[in-house]
Amino acid sequence: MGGKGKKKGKGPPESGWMPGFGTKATMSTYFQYPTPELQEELKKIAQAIVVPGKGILAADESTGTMGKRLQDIGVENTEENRRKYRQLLFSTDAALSENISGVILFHETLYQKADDGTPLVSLLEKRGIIPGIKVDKGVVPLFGSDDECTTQGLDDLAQRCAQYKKDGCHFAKWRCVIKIGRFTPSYQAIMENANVLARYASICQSQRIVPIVEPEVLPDGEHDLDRAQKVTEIVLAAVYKALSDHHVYLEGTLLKPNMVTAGMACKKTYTPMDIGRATCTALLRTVPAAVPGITFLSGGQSEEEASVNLNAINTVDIKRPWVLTFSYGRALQASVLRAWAGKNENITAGQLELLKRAKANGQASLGKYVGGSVTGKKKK
Ligand SMILES: O=P(O)(O)OC[C@H]1O[C@](O)(COP(=O)(O)O)[C@@H](O)[C@@H]1O
Repeated sequence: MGGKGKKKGKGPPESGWMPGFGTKATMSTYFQYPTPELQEELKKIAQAIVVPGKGILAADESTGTMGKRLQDIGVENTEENRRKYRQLLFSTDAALSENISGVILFHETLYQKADDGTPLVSLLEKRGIIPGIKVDKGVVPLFGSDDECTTQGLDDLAQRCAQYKKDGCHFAKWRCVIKIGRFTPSYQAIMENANVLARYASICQSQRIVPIVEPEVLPDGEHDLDRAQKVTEIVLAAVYKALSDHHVYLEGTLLKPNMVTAGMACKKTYTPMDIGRATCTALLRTVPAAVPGITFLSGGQSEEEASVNLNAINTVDIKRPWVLTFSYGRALQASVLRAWAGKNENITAGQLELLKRAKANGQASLGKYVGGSVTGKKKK
């Protein structure tokens, strides 16, 4: 563990200091690692999230994104309807915690209460599920670029994290978006997004919160699997260089990447095993083994595709030094929303769908999912 035996206080420690570094002639490599206690706390949280057979429910849709989900089922996007929906999710039978270790919340949800006055976050705690929080403030354009973007929200992040920790959140999430096009991603977008993710991660750790680092390479476009793999590798390599530059303690982080899939408009077809191989190869080339777990986003895949692909990722014959599991939004909630449709009498039906998808993905994270087995519909 880094930092043990180093002297506290300002200036370089006497032992473990490499003469010649930190002089005017060379860049400084001096850094005080987090205290052993903080390292231990962060590592324990990260490991508890990626415990075998479990993953994350991403219920952190911002108000706008939630609006789209509710519109699809004919429900108005009001604070009360969002509260009712999240109450449905978090009051699911305690068996949910057999496959869900953590839930990512949106700020609003953290301070909402169930019908009986119980804070929604307490419903998770009672089930042994770790609450987490989305801390980015959304994607904004990179002026002058070919429609590329960065993610904002750093300014008051330390204060917000300190408050969120007090309010029961032990991990956070920040999403950056990278686009594949003829001229993209650009060096500017890759470096900017890598750096903002690293700064975010460093701030979270300073406040005893495990950062989930999410550089999402979008699946929009006609590109094939090879191009998606190469871009993912380049982006992840930049992210881990930036995390190293910011001295982020990797054992106390998690990665939330895209799976490597061809663009949605690509004419070639690929099997789940092709996706599994491309994904594991890209990760193995770029993600240090010190990272305890990788929790994939579902990125517009159907629920069944996301389970089958995760299963393939966990069965291909490629070395996997990390736990590979899920942090799905749409791929855990699409059936729930349809079954609920905003009606009180459908709450249980919605919750049963959540249990089914959580189970399927829990099995997939162990490489034990049989396609179609939770719904009774076999995949073609
Ligand atoms: O509302 P936002 O901030 O665009 O969030 C988009 C969603 O993307 C995710 O990062 C991944 O979701 P999907 O699994 O549906 O792709 C979620 O955590 C989040 O809710």
